[in-house]
Amino acid sequence: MAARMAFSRLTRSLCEVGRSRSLLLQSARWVTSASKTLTVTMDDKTGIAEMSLNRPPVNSLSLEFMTEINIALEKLEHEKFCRGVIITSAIPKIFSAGLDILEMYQPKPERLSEFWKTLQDMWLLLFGSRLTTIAAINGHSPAGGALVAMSCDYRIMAPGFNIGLNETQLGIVPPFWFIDTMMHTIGSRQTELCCQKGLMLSTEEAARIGLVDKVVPLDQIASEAKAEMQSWLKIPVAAKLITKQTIRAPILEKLQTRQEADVQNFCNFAMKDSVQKSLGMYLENLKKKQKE
Ligand SMILES: CCCCCCCC/C=C\C/C=C/C(=O)SCCNC(=O)CCNC(=O)[C@H](O)C(C)(C)COP(=O)(O)OP(=O)(O)OC[C@H]1O[C@@H](n2cnc3c(N)ncnc32)[C@H](O)[C@@H]1OP(=O)(O)O
Repeated sequence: MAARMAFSRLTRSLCEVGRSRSLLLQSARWVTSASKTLTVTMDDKTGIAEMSLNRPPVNSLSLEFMTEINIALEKLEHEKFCRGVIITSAIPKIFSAGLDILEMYQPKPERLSEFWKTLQDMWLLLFGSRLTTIAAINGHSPAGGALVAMSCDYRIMAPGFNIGLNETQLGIVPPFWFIDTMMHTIGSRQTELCCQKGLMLSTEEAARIGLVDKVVPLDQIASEAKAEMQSWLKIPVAAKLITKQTIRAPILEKLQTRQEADVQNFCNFAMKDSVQKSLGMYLENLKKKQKE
């Protein structure tokens, strides 16, 4: 059933991509999508795309921002010349501050479920992508930001920043598929330590436990990501993809088979008075911190 739905979505998107590509293709390097908050470029010669997040002040993931990301990811997924995508940030010192907390604080119920569904879709697209995906983490990357990075095939991070699933620090619970993604990356013991305590790790700490694959100076992160991508693209594509799918399919299926229930659980949980209170206090502290 899930596979049938994915196939029909794929054929629909292929038609759309075919149309938009003929309009957008101008030169070897072309912009597949450009808005104020998201720029996606594709190099036809190498098949490498770059997706640059640019939603000031902190690239927090709102409903609209994630919708834009999802459309771009789907386009790249079905663009036959595209072989890999590097995800990075255009905002100095911040990769992504994770979910937009304002979406969860005193929300309208309908928007809240739409928000969560869109987040699920983003993860399913990224974690399940046929493309080689590399996160060039050029800034802090808490919670949802870490999820984006962990969903990629490879992570390169610059020193001086933090990454981790810090949800418990906000009085909220990391969703099971956030935890699954982290377990897939660093194993269950390290995940338990990191998630229970809501640890935000330095780049070096993250590299030590395998949450990050390579540490490179900030000014080399873009070139290093491209070089790393080139090495991934040398591997026979079908062998690499089937291997990725074999490893990731059970993790993806776990959410695919309970998407609706997960939306419902999240909405019930987020609407609890105690959770709203925690989120309110956390937001207040973020603002206070700014004044200090
Ligand atoms: C029964 C089980 C059911 C399961 C239910 C599951 C529920 C689980 C739900 C959700 C999972 C949650 C995932 C998340 O991603 S939550 C978000 C976590 N993110 C954070 O905690 C990051 C918070 N931000 C920071 O730490 C810092 O802002 C920073 C390090 C990213 C950047 O620091 P700095 O450059 O100093 O900027 P400021 O702190 O000054 O921030 C600027 C500005 O931006 C606002 N802001 C920051 N982060 C967020 C955010 N995530 N969402 C919304 N707004 C954010 C901040 O408040 C400032 O605003 P301003 O004062 O108006 O300028």
